Amino acid sequence: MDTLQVTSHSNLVSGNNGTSHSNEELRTRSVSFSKLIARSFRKPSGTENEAESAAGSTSPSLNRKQQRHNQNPAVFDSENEDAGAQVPTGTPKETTPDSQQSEKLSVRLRKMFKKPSPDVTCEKSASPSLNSSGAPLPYPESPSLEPAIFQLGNEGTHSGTAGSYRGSSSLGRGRSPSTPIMPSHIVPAGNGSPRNTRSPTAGIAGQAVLNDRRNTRSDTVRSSNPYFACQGLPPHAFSSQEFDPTNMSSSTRHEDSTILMTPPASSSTGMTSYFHNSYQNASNKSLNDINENEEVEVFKNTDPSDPTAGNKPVLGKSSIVAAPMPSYAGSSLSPQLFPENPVIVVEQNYEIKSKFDEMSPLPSPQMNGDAAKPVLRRVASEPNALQAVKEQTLKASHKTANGYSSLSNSVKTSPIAPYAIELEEPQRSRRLRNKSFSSKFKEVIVGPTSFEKIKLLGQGDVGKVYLVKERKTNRLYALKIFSKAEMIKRKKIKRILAEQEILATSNHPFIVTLYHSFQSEDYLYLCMEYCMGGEFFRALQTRKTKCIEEDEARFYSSEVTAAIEYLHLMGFIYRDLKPENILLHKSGHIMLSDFDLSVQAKDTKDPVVKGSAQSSLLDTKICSDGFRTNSFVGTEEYLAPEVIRGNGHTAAVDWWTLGILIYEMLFGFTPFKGDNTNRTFSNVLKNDVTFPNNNEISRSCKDLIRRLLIKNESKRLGSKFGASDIKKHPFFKKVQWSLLRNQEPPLIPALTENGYDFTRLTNNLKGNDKGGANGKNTMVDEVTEQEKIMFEEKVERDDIVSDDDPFHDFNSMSLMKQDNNSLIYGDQNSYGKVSYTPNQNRSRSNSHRFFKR
Ligand SMILES: Nc1ncnc2c1ncn2[C@@H]1O[C@H](COP(=O)(O)OP(=O)(O)OP(=O)(O)O)[C@@H](O)[C@H]1O
Repeated sequence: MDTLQVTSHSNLVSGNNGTSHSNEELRTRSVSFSKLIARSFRKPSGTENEAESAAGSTSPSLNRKQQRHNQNPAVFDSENEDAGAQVPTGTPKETTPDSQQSEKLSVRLRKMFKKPSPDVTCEKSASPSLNSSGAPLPYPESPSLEPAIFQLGNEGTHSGTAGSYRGSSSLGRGRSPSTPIMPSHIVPAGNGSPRNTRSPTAGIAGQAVLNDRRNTRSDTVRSSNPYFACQGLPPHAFSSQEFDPTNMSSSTRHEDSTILMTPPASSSTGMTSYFHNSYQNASNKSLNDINENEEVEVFKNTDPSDPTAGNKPVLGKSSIVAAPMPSYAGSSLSPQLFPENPVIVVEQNYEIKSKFDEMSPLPSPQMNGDAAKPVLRRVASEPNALQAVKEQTLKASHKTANGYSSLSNSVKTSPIAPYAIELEEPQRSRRLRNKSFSSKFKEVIVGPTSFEKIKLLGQGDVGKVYLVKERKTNRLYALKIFSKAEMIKRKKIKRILAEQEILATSNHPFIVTLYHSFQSEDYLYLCMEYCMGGEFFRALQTRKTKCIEEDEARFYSSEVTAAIEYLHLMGFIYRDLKPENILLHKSGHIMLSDFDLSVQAKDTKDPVVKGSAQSSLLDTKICSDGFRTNSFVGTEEYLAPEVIRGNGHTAAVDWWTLGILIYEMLFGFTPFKGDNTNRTFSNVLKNDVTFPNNNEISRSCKDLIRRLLIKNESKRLGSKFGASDIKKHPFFKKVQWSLLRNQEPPLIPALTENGYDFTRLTNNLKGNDKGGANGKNTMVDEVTEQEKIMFEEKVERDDIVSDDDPFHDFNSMSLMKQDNNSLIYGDQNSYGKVSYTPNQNRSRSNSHRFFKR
């Protein structure tokens, strides 16, 4: 996620939530990469070679690069072309990957209901890592950990270039090396989508305007890194134990790291200069034209001890619905969220219990051999109980027809809470009905004109996010708008579909809620909960030291862990954890956002509860077991070694990034930051994490960081059971995972100063203030035509969008249950700067006290 550098346009928009720190502090920021790592850097394999030949090129990375830089706007096909180049021969080519993915998901979900139960030992609740008394499980020492991680004393030296951070004037950011440069693919209007025939300011041209604005600030981009495409890593970068340099192709093996500055001889002059220039800006958006198709390998689970391998007997005959996140219990979550929530169903020989019983402890299963072992599984949305009620309701209405009883009576006497009942089937398009999240959403009830722009909150790689108010309700939302032409041009269609899928599927207190999504002729819209506190990164920056105390870091990292656990449970790998992508809710709790780099594991498995009734834990690692993907995605300083190596990565990357995040929260900089991208990657691969000695960080905290930053992903904390491994680490000993939402957040965001409020501005102008004091007229002039179009176009419903439209899989839909938790626009409110006040209810001594709501 980006920070918005306040530029010459700052008179038009305030910064990202307008935090009160200096702009200079924010100048350099991180970059997310997303690319297929150059094949030449992967260990050669049969499939890869095949893929290369499928690409019809002896120098596939260069050709792909050329393709990417080819300004050919014949965009609809190019994405599939690329897919063809990447999918190894023998692997079924994905002709409609997005629909296929959602179809797969629904197939998976359908399967889950029928699926035989895995071999699980069961406890009485789905609570993952708490023992029966609610206390965390003891933390087992792993004998397989690298010896280095136990060397707690070696903290005086801060190796590599990281030391320069301590010496520098600020401990603050230095993530992106330089001012980003314009993506080379921005082309004049009219070259984009064939649909984009209207205003020249819409679509690509409009985006060019956006990107111009971004020129003076650092970017979050998903980029193909030409550094990898043509050069590779220095030999010393591969000195770590897992990398075998002999497997590098000759074209990418270099004797000397200086060669890294030199593009390969095979490059054409043009490409040479391109790569060379790009190298100068290796981590910013000159690298932006990416290939969105992921190369995915699904490996057979070879672990014979894996209870989920092979066929499993069908066990329970009914289901018990349990909350996937024990943290829901007693949380401040609105009850409306629960019914829609994907739930874990414990299949066993119980009677059906409704989801409303989920707060009460589940009865102890009769442990009776295999038959007594329940299985946890995910269901998309509609709990069985709701189905049962519908049937009941239906029967009741039949009876009414025969004069036996009334519908309302049947509802009253229903054992299920009445608000769970949908008496009428909501309108849903055929496309929406096919989605896994279909029961959460209905036909869209809003459109672009339903919203009034208040201000620009920020803009990322491809999207612009506005604070808007819904005209009808005055409720505030964050409306993320993407130009279709831009998405097509830059082959981001899959990304936006993935983002919609994840947002729509998720229902978690620490993941931003999607209320509506819709499309118009030229734009795609995601209407999300407005996180008034803005980016957590901003909050960090407002601190003098740019860092927070250990206890506060524990708070944030526990919430992040819970959110990642949930994503993994759903089969998603987040892949872009960093402070910019963590937003702060008005309550001060975190909200994970920006899922366009996330990926869903293919053939995801059901989570499993392991252990005994006394010490159970939820194995979420199993959900994406065997899934590896080798896109080059993430943010430079947060990239895990396996991502840099390009040999494929798993959900373990999220635990690596958690380690970096905790480190950054505590010290104000990341542990492997180098002077340039090359050096950073080298540090990631080679260096052990070291800690500045001027910091009072506990041993358990350092131990946690070290374990999360184990370079060998199979030894990294989280590699055994996923989040449960992390949750039971001593660092989190005091955390009550089931009550996270009731913790007092360390920082409470507040809107303090006036920013630019377009609503007020427009009203003023309507009130004969056109000449406008304070240069307001100038500001209005800068409200671009593009923005007008964004808020004027008509919504295109699913059924209107033809099957061959590249966005036909993007659903126009509205959340069934609007929780009404969103802030309400108030004329007197300020929508400008945010300040973060330390929470008075929380201190070092009481930070783990919980408050009642
Ligand atoms: N729900 C929200 N509430 C408040 N602000 C938000 C919200 N969503 C996004 N923003 C702001 O908008 C900015 C851009 O959003 P986001 O990063 O999701 O866009 P993006 O195009 O996906 O960016 P990226 O390049 O990081 O992918 C964020 O930095 C954040 O400040």
